[in-house]
Amino acid sequence: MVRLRLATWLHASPTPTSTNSDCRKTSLKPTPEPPQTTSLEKKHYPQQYSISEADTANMSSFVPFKMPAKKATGPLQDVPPPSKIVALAQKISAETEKIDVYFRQKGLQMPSFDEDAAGDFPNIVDDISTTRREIIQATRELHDLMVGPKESVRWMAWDVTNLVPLNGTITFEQLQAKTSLDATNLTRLLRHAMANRIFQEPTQGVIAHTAASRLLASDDALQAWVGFNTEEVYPGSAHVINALKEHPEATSLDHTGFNYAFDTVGKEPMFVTLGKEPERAQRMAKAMSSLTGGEGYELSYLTDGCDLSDNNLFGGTLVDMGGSHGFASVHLARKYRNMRFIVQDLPATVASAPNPVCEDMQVAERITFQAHDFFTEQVVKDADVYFFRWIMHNYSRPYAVQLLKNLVPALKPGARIIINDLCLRGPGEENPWDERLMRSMDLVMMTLLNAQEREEREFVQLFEQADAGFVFKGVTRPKGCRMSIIEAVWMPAEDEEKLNTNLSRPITL
Ligand SMILES: C[S@@+](CC[C@H](N)C(=O)[O-])C[C@H]1O[C@@H](n2cnc3c(N)ncnc32)[C@H](O)[C@@H]1O
Repeated sequence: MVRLRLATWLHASPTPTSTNSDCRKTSLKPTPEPPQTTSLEKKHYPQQYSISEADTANMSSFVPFKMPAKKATGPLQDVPPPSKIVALAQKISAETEKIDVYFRQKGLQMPSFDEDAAGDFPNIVDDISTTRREIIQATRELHDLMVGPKESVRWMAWDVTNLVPLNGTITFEQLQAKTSLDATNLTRLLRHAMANRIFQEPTQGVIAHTAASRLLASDDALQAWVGFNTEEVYPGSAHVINALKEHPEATSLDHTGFNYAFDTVGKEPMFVTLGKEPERAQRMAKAMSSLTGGEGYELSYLTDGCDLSDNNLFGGTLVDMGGSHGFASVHLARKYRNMRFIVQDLPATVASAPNPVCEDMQVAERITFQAHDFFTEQVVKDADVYFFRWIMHNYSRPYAVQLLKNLVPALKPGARIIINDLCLRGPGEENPWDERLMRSMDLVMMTLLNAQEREEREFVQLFEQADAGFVFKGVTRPKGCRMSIIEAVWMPAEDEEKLNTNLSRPITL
């Protein structure tokens, strides 16, 4: 059994408690439905919400949305027109009201996500149907503007971008001459891309970049991300069902959708396949750097959220397992300037690490690289921190437990094990956009490696199954970050008893 408490003297800072469920739930309360009418037509009223006094007390800065006043004459005539986003919001609001009125008048069931909601949008008359399309378009446009070009593209995917000049335009015919596609199919592909704001057609037959297509043409890491997803992940996804039918336990590294797609079932895990082809391996590494540089994954969250000040005080050592080219260690070493860092990875990765690892020599001198396979016993004994970032989610439970077991012979009492990964919250507890991305990541891990993202209780189980000497400390999640910091400490019962006895013994001078 993993123990959940630890002698408080181990850390001067307060014991972190789980903050993984810190998402603020709205305190809007449903009001009762209005009385049913006696009409035979079923009336459906949308659920309405009232705000309690306590809520309003916390909303002193809440400014209700107001339509900007009509253009004034006189001294106010210079008031600028509403921005695009406000104009879109106004349009959404006005058009949605029309739909609402129409639904009420016709006694139609309001659109909802509930189990008993109508399976289809009702057949509606032409002008209301136009209203509906306007809303779909405007909400999509506002959504895309809020997400921004880079994040939109990251979660989509594409390729003809380099052939369109960055500054200027190209005709369909000119572009066709540069590709092997025929004119009709090229046009079909491009116009579909345009529907996703990738390229635009300022005049018919002429193609120009949009912000998103320009990024795809110029951002190397984003290109790698798109290439990795379209050429490695998507073929794997198409074979996940085969893999699950034949291996429903879904734990093996070489019986995944990826293995079925690339004919490596029972032969080798994805990392080995990619490792044999430097271009594919490099593309994956770049794709990962694009993801980890993306919104909600920035390393600054790690440095702000992972408190190593006690270890820094005594010049402690951190072992960055599967640390790649040491990006995380560099960030931590910039903040904790007395600590030493050992970045372990497979020999080929260590051999290609930059030397020096960064320009700041005070930082670079404290970071060393070491080839080490984390499926063998840990060779760095008595370090203060053993750190896994983006590692545990690459493995199903049997492998992840083994990674922790391999640490045990090296651990000294009080050694910290810090995992930096996603930590899933319960369904609906996450912001919906984040939840969709996190759960997609979970399935990508299944596709490629039969691996998974985990909830807090699943991390607890990993430590529990690895060794009773691990004491689970909790999960913290920096605000705005999608990743969490999951921590346990090595403190076998006999060591804890010894320490407690020593502490209670009177000091003799
Ligand atoms: C998803 S990357 C994470 C990299 C880094 N920790 C980060 O935060 O960006 C996984 C890393 O694990 C390394 N790796 C895979 N198998 C390994 C093994 N058996 N022993 C050590 N490292 C391994 C890979 O080379 C890769 O650098």
